[in-house]
Order: sequence, then C-alpha cells, then structure tokens
Amino acid sequence: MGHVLALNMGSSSLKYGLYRVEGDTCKPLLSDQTEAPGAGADPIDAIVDALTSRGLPAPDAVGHRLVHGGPRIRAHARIDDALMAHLEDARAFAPLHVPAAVDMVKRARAAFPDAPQVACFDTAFHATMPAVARTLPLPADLREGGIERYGFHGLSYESIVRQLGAAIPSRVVVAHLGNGASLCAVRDGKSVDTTMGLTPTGGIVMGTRPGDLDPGVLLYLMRERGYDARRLELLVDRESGLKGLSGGTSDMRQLHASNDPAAVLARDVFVHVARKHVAAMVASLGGIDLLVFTGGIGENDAVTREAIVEGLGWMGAFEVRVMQTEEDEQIVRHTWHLAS
Ligand SMILES: Nc1ncnc2c1ncn2[C@@H]1O[C@H](COP(=O)(O)OP(=O)(O)O)[C@@H](O)[C@H]1O
Ligand SMILES: CC(=O)OP(=O)(O)O
Ligand SMILES: [Mg+2]
Repeated sequence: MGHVLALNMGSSSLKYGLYRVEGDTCKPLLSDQTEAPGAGADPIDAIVDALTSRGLPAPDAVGHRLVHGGPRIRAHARIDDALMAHLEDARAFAPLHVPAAVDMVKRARAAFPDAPQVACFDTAFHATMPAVARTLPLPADLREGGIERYGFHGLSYESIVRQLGAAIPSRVVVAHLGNGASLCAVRDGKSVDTTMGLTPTGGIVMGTRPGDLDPGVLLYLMRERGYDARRLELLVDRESGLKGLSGGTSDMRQLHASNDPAAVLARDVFVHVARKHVAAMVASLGGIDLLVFTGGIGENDAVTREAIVEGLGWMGAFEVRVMQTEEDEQIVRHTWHLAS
C-alpha cells in the first residue's frame, strides 16, 4: 500500500490528485484542478498546503503526465537526470504543454526529494501504430529526424481500454473531446491510428487549436502577412479552433448558451470535422463495433454527441458509449508499478 500524487498538466488546467494504491485498486483521497499556472507561479506549494491542511500523508511517489517525450522516449519511465535531458529536448514538440510540465517535474523533485518520480507519456499508447499510420509524407532525412505522427491523449485511451477490459470489441473508435481533442482507432486494445500528428495541434478542431490545416495556409501567412514562428504558434495553439471561430470563447458550454451566428458556426464546424474523422478512423479499422465518447465535451455534451453520431447512420449498426476518462488513475497505476 502507498500514496501516489498524480500531476496532470493540460493545456488549460493543472489537475492533481492524491491516491491510495493497494494492489489493483486506486482510491482518490484528494482530487482537484486549477487553471494552468502562469510562469513563475509555484503550484506545488499550493498542493503541499492542500495535503497538510487535510491531514493527508506526503506522497510515496509522484507521477507526471508528459504529453510528448520526443523521438527517443516512447515508454513510461522513472525520472532521472538522463530522462530530464530528453524532456528538455521534447519541449519543442509540444510548446503548449511540455515546458510547463517539465517545470512541474523540477519543482516536484525539489519539494519531494525522497519520492521517486515517474513520467507518463501521452505518446506511449500510440507506439503500436503501423508504419502507414505513423509516416508523414516527407523526405527521408526529415522522417529520420523524428518528424512523424506520434499521437496524444494516450493516457486517456489507455484508461478506456482498461475499463473495457477483456470484453473489449475488436474495432473501437475513441473520441477524446476536451479542450484538446483527438480520435483513436483501437484494434484489439491497441492504437492503430489517431488524428493528432507530430504535435497536439493537428487533427480535429479543438478549443483553441485548429487541427489539420492545409500547410499552404501557414506559408501564405508567412509570405503575405509577415507571420514568423512565434506569431504562427500563437495562432495555432491559442487563437484558433472554437475560440477563433466564435470570436470569443473556447468553452463549449458557453457556445451552447449563445445563438450568435459565429457561435453556431463554431459548434457546427466542430461536429462536421469530428464526424469526418470518426469515419477516417473507421476506414483504418475496416469497420466499427463501438464508438466511445470521453473528455469534458464527450462525457457531458449530449447535443454534440448526438450531432456527430446522427451523420454516421450509413455505417450500419454499432454501439455508442459514454465513458469517463481516468487519465489520473492511469498515471497513478504506472507510477506505483514503476516506482515500487
Ligand atoms: N455539460 C457540458 N456541456 C458541454 N460542454 C461541456 C460540459 N462540461 C464540460 N464541457 C466542455 O468540456 C471542455 C473541457 O474539457 P476537459 O476534458 O475538462 O478539458 P482539458 O482538456 O483541459 O482537461 C470545455 O469545452 C467545456 O466547455
Ligand atoms: C494532448 C492534449 O491536447 O492535451 P490537453 O487535452 O490536455 O490539452
Ligand atoms: Mg485534456
């Protein structure tokens, strides 16, 4: 038996929880979230205060969600100085997520020096993708440099596969629809295709990210509008998607509450693109037995779910389920396994 602290740094929020692990069960003793902290803030202090004020024990191990491990790290692992160096290299692959998470690892190592720390990678679940799904159509020297489809939300997909257990059907499409959103084609419990690519900016429409764009759009902006890398990054990580379309919020609840034409267009484009990519995942699987919705929108927004499914009747009969993502429990299980 032991206590594990899970730290899940998303694009817009820091989720954290202290869990008691005993055998295969992990029970939350504290589970909370804050807005993603700005530069210089120390969320670890607040977490330590939250633990001590509730009389909860210090963690025996700390697990971190790392969105990207770069080309060389594709499996969950104990954190040591060598792994920290690889994580520094991975920053550029997911600038919206990795720098903040690496800072978190450093602060947690300082705050809990005796607790082993484990990095859990969103890319790990997708290590099983075949070459045709992984390969981006670029010249060999670039592909050899690690430019390929990695895929993300792997901890969420792992948690769905774990919950489905031995009864998991052969052909499952999982739609993780949160602030970040992606789809995964799961055959016999393993990832065989996914919508995100080299970075979590690609794929379907998200809260503030556009998903797949014609690469010519970026060239056009560079050539004709003088955009440089920093300006493009701001555009594709923070100003696009639902936020860019609506001209205001990225929050799906607020979009439903509005009948402003821009908000309606944002919802409609989200549904259209998600539905189109479900069909792409079905093509990669050669059919579908089960469609799972998860993530903040997937779990709570019946209107969006029904709109996506409504246009898929031509695919024939398949089951649709809503399941809770258990990213944090997944971090805890890996951390306890690798630390003990
Ligand atoms: N009841 C609801 N109806 C519609 N959308 C919802 C509802 N609850 C949450 N959401 C949406 O879920 C999204 C956040 O998803 P979540 O998975 O919590 O985000 P994150 O990727 O930051 O973890 C937001 O767009 C939010 O508006
Ligand atoms: C990978 C990703 O997009 O993560 P999040 O949904 O937490 O932003
Ligand atoms: Mg998320």
